[in-house]
Amino acid sequence: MRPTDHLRSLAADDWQAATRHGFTDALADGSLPKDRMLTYLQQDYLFVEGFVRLLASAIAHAPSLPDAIPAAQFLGLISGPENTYFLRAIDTLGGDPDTPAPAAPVTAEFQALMARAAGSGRYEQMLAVLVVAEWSYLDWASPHAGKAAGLPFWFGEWITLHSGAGFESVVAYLRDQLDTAWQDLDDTARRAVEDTFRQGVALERRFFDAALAGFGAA
Ligand SMILES: Cc1ncc(CO)c(N)n1
Repeated sequence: MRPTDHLRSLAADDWQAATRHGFTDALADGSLPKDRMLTYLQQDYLFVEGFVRLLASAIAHAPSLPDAIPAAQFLGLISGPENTYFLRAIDTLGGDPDTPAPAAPVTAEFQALMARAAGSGRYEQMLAVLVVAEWSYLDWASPHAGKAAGLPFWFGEWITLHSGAGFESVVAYLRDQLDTAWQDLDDTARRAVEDTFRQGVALERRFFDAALAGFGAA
């Protein structure tokens, strides 16, 4: 079994809950209330700030230039089309993209997990969080890809950004990096990757739980 399949199997319950979630189902059928989408995107924009720093750290720790290039290209996508999606969608849904929301508890926990991984100096720790984040998003979004064109852009583009051949190749690359790094890890480092991976999947689930509930907002 590939190491990344092993890792996902350790978190199977949370994985299933995070990738077949009422929040993403409602988003994909267009029934998610706009204020819920706005609050989600405001929290997720805080997530993305930490994610960009984490991805930059992984680029810095990749073993070679060929190992780094796909991540660097993905960083360009997040800093470009994904960033402008956030700005347009938050603005259209009635928020102010220039005023960051206060982080909800689950968002703060995610930021802390990403900051720990980014600061660990351990490539496999960075990859563990990156693989969870991108693979779980590919998994929830792919079954909905055919509906994206018929949805308002704040729903449809969010699905399109996380499905299709380009995004599949990002996930394939990240998984391959982690599968390869795993081979050289001792048991202690492998257990640490398992731990981080599990924490990441649990946070993905809780992030969607909180988003569906409006992050505790009235
Ligand atoms: C919480 C969360 N996880 C993963 C992704 C995908 O990058 C995202 N945008 N937000």
